[in-house]
Amino acid sequence: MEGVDILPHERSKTQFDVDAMKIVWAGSRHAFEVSDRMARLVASDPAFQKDNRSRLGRKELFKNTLRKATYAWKRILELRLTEEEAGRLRFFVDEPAFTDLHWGMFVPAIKGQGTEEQQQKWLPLAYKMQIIGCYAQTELGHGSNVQGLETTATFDPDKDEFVIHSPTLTSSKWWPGGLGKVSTHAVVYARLITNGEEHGVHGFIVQLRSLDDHMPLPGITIGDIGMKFGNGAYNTMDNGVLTFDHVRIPRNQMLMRVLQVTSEGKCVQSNVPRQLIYGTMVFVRQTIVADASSALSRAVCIATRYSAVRRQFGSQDGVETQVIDYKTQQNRLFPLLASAYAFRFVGEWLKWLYTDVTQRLQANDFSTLPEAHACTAGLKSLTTTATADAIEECRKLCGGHGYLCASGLPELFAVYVPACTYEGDNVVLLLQVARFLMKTVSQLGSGKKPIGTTAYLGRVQDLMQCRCEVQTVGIIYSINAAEDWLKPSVMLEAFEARSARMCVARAQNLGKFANPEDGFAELSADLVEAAVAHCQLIVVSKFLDKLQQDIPGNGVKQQLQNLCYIYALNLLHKHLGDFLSTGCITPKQASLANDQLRSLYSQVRPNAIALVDAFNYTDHYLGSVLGRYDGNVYPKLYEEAWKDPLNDSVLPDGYNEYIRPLLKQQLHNSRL
Ligand SMILES: CCCCCCC/C=C/C(=O)SCCNC(=O)CCNC(=O)[C@H](O)C(C)(C)COP(=O)(O)OP(=O)(O)OC[C@H]1O[C@@H](n2cnc3c(N)ncnc32)[C@H](O)[C@@H]1OP(=O)(O)O
Ligand SMILES: Cc1cc2nc3c(=O)[nH]c(=O)nc-3n(C[C@H](O)[C@H](O)[C@H](O)COP(=O)(O)OP(=O)(O)OC[C@H]3O[C@@H](n4cnc5c(N)ncnc54)[C@H](O)[C@@H]3O)c2cc1C
Repeated sequence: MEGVDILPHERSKTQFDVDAMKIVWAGSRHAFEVSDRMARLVASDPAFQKDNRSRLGRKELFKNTLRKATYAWKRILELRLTEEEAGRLRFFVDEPAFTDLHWGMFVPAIKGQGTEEQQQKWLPLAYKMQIIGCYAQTELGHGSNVQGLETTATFDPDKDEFVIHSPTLTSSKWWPGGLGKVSTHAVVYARLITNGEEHGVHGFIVQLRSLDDHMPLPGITIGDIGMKFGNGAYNTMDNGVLTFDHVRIPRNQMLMRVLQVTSEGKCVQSNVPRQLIYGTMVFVRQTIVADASSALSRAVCIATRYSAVRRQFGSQDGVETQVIDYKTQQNRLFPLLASAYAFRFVGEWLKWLYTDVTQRLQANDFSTLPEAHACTAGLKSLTTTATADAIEECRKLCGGHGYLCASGLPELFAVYVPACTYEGDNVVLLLQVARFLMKTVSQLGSGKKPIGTTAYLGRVQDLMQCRCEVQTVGIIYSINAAEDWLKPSVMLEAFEARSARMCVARAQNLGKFANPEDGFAELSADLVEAAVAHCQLIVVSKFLDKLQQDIPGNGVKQQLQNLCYIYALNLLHKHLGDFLSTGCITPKQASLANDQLRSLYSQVRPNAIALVDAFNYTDHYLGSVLGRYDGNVYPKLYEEAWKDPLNDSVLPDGYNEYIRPLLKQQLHNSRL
C-alpha cells in the first residue's frame, strides 16, 4: 500500500464518531468552530508561512516575527475578531512573540493587581496596543526566590514619586519576554521601601521606551539576552536585560490592590491577602496546563500518523509491518496519546477552578487560594515535565526522520522545553505542593476537614496510624481479575491510597526533626515524590469525572474510557514501587493491571489515527512532513531535502578553499 493510501485505510477502521470527539477535545461546539475557523484562516494566509524558520538567522527571524505579530493584529482589527478568536488566531500563528507577554502577563498583572482606577487608566491603552507591555520579575541573580529580588522602589514623599533602581549587577532584570527590543512598558517587580522601611516585593508600571522614537528613557538600559536553545524555536522572542539608574515614576504607578502607599509614604494593607501579588503567576500556570495538552497532542499526532505510515521488517507475505503494530511502539506511544487527552480535561477543570477562585476573591472569600496555588503549581509542573519528555519520546518514535527539522519535532521540543523552567521551576513548584500537603496532613489531627483535591486525605484519617510497611495483601480487595481495574472506584482508591500513604509517611518522617524547616530540606526529594503522586491523582480523578458526564457521539465515551485507563494503568506501572511499597496493591494485582493495559492497547490500535485526527490540526499548524494528514511522507520528505540552502549549488561554498586542496594533498601523498 502506498503512503497516501495508508491513512485513509486506517481511518476506515475507526469505531467512533470523530466529529463528536473533535467537539469533546475543543471543549464545546462553539470552541470547536472558533478554533477551526481561526486555524484555517492562518493556514490559508501565506503571510503566516513558517516552514523556513529553522533556516533564518536571528535578526531575520526576529524581524519576521515582528511582521507576523503586526500583521496578525491588523487582521484581528480588520475582521473585528473577539478576544477569544484573537487568542486562537495567535495560537495558530504558532510563533512565540512579544504579544504573548503583552496579552498573557502584562494585561493580567494590571487586571489582577491594579486598583479600579489603575485598570481604567492602563487597560484601554494596552487593549488598543497603544502601549506594549511585558512582565519584568526575574533578575540575573534571582528567579525562583521572588523575595530575594534586589531591584528597589524607594518612595520619595517630596516629589510623590518612586525611584526605581538596580543596585547591583545581579539585580538586572533578566529574561522577560518582549523586553529586549519591543516593550514600551513593563510591570516591574521591586522591593518597596518607604520611610526607610522595607515592605516586600510589589509590582510597578514603568515606561521603558519613548512612545515617539522607541529609544530607552533616561536611566534605562535595555537589550536582548542572546540566543537560546535550538534554531528558530524561542529565538523569535526578545527575552531582555534591563537596568534602572534611579528612574522616577509617579506614586500611582505602583499596583496597589494589595497594599496602598499614601502620599506621606504610609503603607495601608487592604483586606486582600499578600499572596495576590503572585496572582499573575497562578493565572499563567493555569494556561500553561492547557497549552501542555496542545503541545503534547501535536507531537503525538505526528508520531502516530508516521508510525502508521512507516514500515520495518517483513511478515511472511512480503508486506512489511507498520511500526505502530509493534507492541513496544504502542507501549511508548499510546500512554502519550492518553496523556494528551488527560491533560486536556485536567486543563479544563483547572480553568474552572481558577474562575471559581477569582469570583470568590472578588467577594472577599480567600479560602480556596492555597488550593488554587497548589493545583496550578503542581499541575503546571506535572504536565510540562511529562510533555517535554513526551515530545522527545515522539522524536525517537519517529526513528531517524524524527531528528530532521522537517519532522517538526526538534523545533517543538526546543520551543516547549523551557516551560519546565519558566513560570516557576518544576521542582520548586512541587515543593510548594509538598508544603501544602504537609500542612493539610498536620491539621488532620485537629479535626480540620480537608476540602477539594485534598478531601481524600480526610477520608483516610486512619492512615495517621499506618506504618506504611510493605504488605502482601493489598488494601483493595476487589481486584481479582484484569477487568477489575476498569472500575472507576477501584482506580481512584488505588491512586488515593498511594498518595495518602506517601503523604502520611513523609509527614511522620518530618515529625522526627526538631526543626521542621531542617526536616523539609532534608526530606525534600521524598516530598517531591509525594507531590507528584498527589498531582497524578488529580489528573486521574478529573479524567474519571469527565467520564461521568454526558458525552454524545457514537463510541466516543468508550474511546475516552480506554484512554483514561491507559493513562492511569501506565502511571501505575511506571510508579509500581510507590504502589507496592505503600502496600496499596499486591504484586499479583500489579500484574493484572499490566494485562489490562495490553488489552487496552489492542482496543486503541484501530482508532489511533482517528484519535489524533480529533485534535483537528491543520498541516500548517502541525508543521511536520511526517505528520501530514494525507500520509504522503516519503515524496514530501525527498522534496523538502532539496530546499535546503546547501543544495542551492552542486558544489558547496568552500570547495575550492578546503575540499579540493585536501583531496589534492592526499593524492600527492599517496604518490610519494
Ligand atoms: C501566556 C503567556 C505565555 C507564557 C510565556 C512564559 C513566560 C514566562 C514568564 C515567567 O517566567 S514570569 C516569572 C515567573 N517566576 C516564577 O514563577 C517564580 C517562582 N517562584 C515563586 O512563585 C515563589 O517565589 C515561591 C516559589 C512560591 C516562593 O515564594 P515565597 O518565598 O514568597 O513563598 P513562601 O514563603 O514559600 O510562601 C508564602 C506563602 O505564600 C503562598 N504562595 C506562594 N505562591 C503563591 C501564589 N502564587 N499564590 C498564592 N499563594 C502563594 C505559599 O503557599 C505560602 O503559603 P502559607 O504556607 O504561608 O500558607
Ligand atoms: C524562555 C524563558 C522565558 C522567561 N520569561 C520570563 C518573563 O517573561 N518574565 C520573567 O520575569 N521571567 C521570565 N523567565 C524567568 C523564569 O521565570 C525563571 O528562569 C524561573 O522562574 C526559574 O528561576 P531561576 O532561573 O532563578 O532558576 P533557579 O532557581 O536558579 O534554578 C536552578 C536550579 O536550582 C533548583 N532550585 C532552586 N531553588 C530551589 C529550592 N528552594 N529547592 C530545591 N531546588 C531549588 C532548581 O530546581 C533548578 O534545578 C523566563 C525564563 C525562560 C527560560
